[in-house]
Amino acid sequence: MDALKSIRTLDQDKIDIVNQLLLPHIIEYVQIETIEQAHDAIKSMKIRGAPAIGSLASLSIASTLSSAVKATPRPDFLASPASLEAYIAPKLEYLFTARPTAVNLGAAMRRLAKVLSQAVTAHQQQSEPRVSDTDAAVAIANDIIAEAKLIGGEDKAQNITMSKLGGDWLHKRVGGSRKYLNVLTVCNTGSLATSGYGTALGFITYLHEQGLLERAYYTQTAPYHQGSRLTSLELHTLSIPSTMICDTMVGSLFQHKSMHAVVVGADRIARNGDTANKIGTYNAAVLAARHKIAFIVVAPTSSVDLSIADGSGIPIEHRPPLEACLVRGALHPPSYDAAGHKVQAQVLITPGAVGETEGGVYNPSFDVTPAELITAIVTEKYVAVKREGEASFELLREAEEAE
Ligand SMILES: CSC[C@H]1O[C@H](OP(=O)(O)O)[C@H](O)[C@@H]1O
Repeated sequence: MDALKSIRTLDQDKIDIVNQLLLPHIIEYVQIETIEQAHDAIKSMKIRGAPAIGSLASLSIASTLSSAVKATPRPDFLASPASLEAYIAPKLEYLFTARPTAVNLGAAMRRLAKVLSQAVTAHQQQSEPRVSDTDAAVAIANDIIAEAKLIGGEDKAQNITMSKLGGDWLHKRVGGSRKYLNVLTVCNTGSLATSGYGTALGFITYLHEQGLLERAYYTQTAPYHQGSRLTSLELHTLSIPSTMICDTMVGSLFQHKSMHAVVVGADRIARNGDTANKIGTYNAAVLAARHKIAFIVVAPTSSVDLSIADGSGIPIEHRPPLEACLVRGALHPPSYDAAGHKVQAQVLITPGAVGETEGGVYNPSFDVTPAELITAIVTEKYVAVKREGEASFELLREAEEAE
């Protein structure tokens, strides 16, 4: 059985997403018809996962422009390159505001903005005879559509490449032969978080495909429960032996099980290797160091933000206090316990409370793991390890050497 796709491209360039707030009990696809619906889907976490949200934002731009180009009559914003820029540029900035931590969303929007501005400038500098303004606007719209579709589907191949690169590196490091590697992952980094195969979960899938994996452990990852709701679904779909642990059980697992690695994804990696990932990742990194277990980050090079020197520059999203107080599943069709009692939302906050702590709840969605706690950073282009005596990475040097 194939893993669930986070985004589906339908005919006529329409797109829909599986509503991840309802998984695993309800598999419901929601059509995304406007850029505003894409923004809402990302902000409300109907879709989540650093690469997936960048893909949806890009594909929603492609879908909107594709409909406009095919429309008769065409909308006014296609009258000229300037009117196209005035219409699309604010939409790119608007999508970027949906969630701040993952670099992929911002990088995708900046990439499309660059295509737009370069094409508009080229038209303005064109010598006579110039293409008509309308024809130029349509040509630029088609360029943006092509780039957006490229962004929307490029990471599956990268995920497969990096999973092999990382899996082979770990196998060589640990040695051994058959079905012996026990690894822990945090959150969800599979097909539901990407355009396919996954990053850290792709790494685990590769180990399983090679007959090297004994068992994959994963944390529940409260409060959204990416682990118990999404990773569980994906690992069972892929028939990978797996065990869920609550977030508080990482230390006990390391005390009582022979673990070979912690393998996690990333939302944003700074130049020195400091890595922002789902809340709870830093806890696992500290415990992995205590137990001398390899801690491996798996992410595409598009997750490395070379403009940020270290983790202090990574914006950390704080989610609404209420989300930290709900028993996931009570938000949607109320869930019931074994005795048939309706599971109530455990609301511990003053209604309407806002801010990081005013509501009596501290609910950061991510934390930053310092480079010193990270053994390796695996991308589709390289496996970075720290040099002897260095406490951090030099990812700019890794990127230059990989070119
Ligand atoms: C390959 S997904 C990367 C990253 O995104 C997840 O965050 P969220 O579920 O809030 O979007 C998690 O941090 C994953 O590791």
